[in-house]
Amino acid sequence: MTDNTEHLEKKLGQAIKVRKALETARKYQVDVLSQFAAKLSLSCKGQDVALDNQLAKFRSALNKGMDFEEFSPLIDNMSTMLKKQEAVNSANHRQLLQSITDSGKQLQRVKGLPEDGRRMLRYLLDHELDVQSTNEFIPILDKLVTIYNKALQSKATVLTDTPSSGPDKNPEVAAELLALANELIFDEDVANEVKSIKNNISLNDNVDVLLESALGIVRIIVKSIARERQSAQGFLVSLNQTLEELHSSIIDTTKNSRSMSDELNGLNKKIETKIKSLNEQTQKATSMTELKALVDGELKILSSDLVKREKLERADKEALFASFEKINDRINVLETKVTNYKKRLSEQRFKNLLDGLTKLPNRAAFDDRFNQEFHLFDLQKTDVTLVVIDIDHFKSINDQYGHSAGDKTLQVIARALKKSIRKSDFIARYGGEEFVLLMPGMPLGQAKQPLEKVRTTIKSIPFKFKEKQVQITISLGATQFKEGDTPLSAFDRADDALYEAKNSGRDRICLRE
Ligand SMILES: Nc1nc2c(ncn2[C@@H]2O[C@H](COP(=O)(O)OP(=O)(O)OP(=O)(O)O)[C@@H](O)[C@H]2O)c(=O)[nH]1
Repeated sequence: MTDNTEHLEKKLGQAIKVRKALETARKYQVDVLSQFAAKLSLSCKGQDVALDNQLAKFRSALNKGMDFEEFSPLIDNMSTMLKKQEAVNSANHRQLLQSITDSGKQLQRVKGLPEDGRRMLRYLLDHELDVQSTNEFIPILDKLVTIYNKALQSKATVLTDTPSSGPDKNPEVAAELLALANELIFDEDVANEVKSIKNNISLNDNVDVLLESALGIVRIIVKSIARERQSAQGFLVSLNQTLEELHSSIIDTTKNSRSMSDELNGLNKKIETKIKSLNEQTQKATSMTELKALVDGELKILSSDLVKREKLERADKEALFASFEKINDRINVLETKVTNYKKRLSEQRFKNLLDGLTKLPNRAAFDDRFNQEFHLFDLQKTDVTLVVIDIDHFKSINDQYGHSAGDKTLQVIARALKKSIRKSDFIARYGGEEFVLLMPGMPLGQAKQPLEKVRTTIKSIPFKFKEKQVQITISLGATQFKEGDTPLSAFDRADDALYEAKNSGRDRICLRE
């Protein structure tokens, strides 16, 4: 072999090596491309059948090693389809967004959704729906499903907790009905009936039970009104009787007096005539003996008439006196009846201003006094501190130990509150487990100390329920009347302070300037 041949062989060998390397590289590239196409077609799979078919063809062409020239129509076809798919995707995206928003809003309207679920839902609807791709909807849908679950669970708990009460429950109406029943003052003889109705309301907020309870209360009210009306009618009848008796006494007296005065007039006339005739006869008398006999006889008759007249006058006076006494007695009876009735009426009014359970002034009485104090403040600008007081976690007392225990607690706390304030302060039961205190002449800056005393007094009451020692605390929110206030704005400020006391841990006083 010549050098030249050797050289050519070497070159050929090198060329073959390069070609092999190129073929290997190309094969590798085709493999990568077909794997990519396979992955792409798998990820697009299911979106559109025609596109799926095209992608399958493309994959098998790549596997077979089809000429690149032949891929071109396949790729064009797929591009058009992908473009169409893009439009379909974006329409789907819009529709998905709309249906998530709609179902979220619908969920918001569902009653009894737990507070954390409600908050999560509000945030989701307000801030999380601005997504660009369909995939981003997945965590949102996941959240929405969680909130739906929470809502369903809470509904299911309510239903299984009280299986006998049925699904139509209305705790708000129950609370309002109870508060109204607590505002009313009933007579002693219906106290037990009222107590059992209140118990029913607090144990059961089923609409049917509430309706029956409301009817029960209305029946009792109607009965009391009828009784009150009857007693008013009775009073009027007896008043009328006494007036009639009085009237007939006066008529008797007048008649009697008139007949007596007729008799007296007759007698007076007789006496007058006698005196006149005596006068005439004395003129005519001719002798002393005749005159004496005449005067003697006439004087006897005259003196007996005079005695008769005196008797008659005395009898007249006595009869008149007796009659006046009778009339006086009747007037006294009348006066006593009217005074008693007035007393009853004012007791009734007083009762209307008193809370039946705690015997503290009620909300109506507070409103009166509050407006009065406000009016005085407007005129005199004196310091008046207003405090709203609320028993902490009172619901749990009712829930754990029963409504009667709750009632007793309210009575004990009301008494303790009344004892721990000044005589000049005014405390009322505002409703439920809420009390209001007015402290005239007390600047807010100096109110903290006496209010602390009120708070610790209540905290140290040794309550015991079902053999268990229980500590009960109160929260207080206080403010002072200030220039430009209305009763409402002052009250709202005290209420805000109470809210702050509750939110910052309860068993405390918050002041609001
Ligand atoms: N026993 C009884 N309970 C009453 C009366 N008036 C209102 N209530 C109950 O008082 C409870 C008040 O509960 P909430 O308003 O939830 O307040 P709370 O449990 O005291 O909790 P916080 O105020 O947040 O500390 C409700 O359960 C009412 O039914 C009443 O005259 N007697």
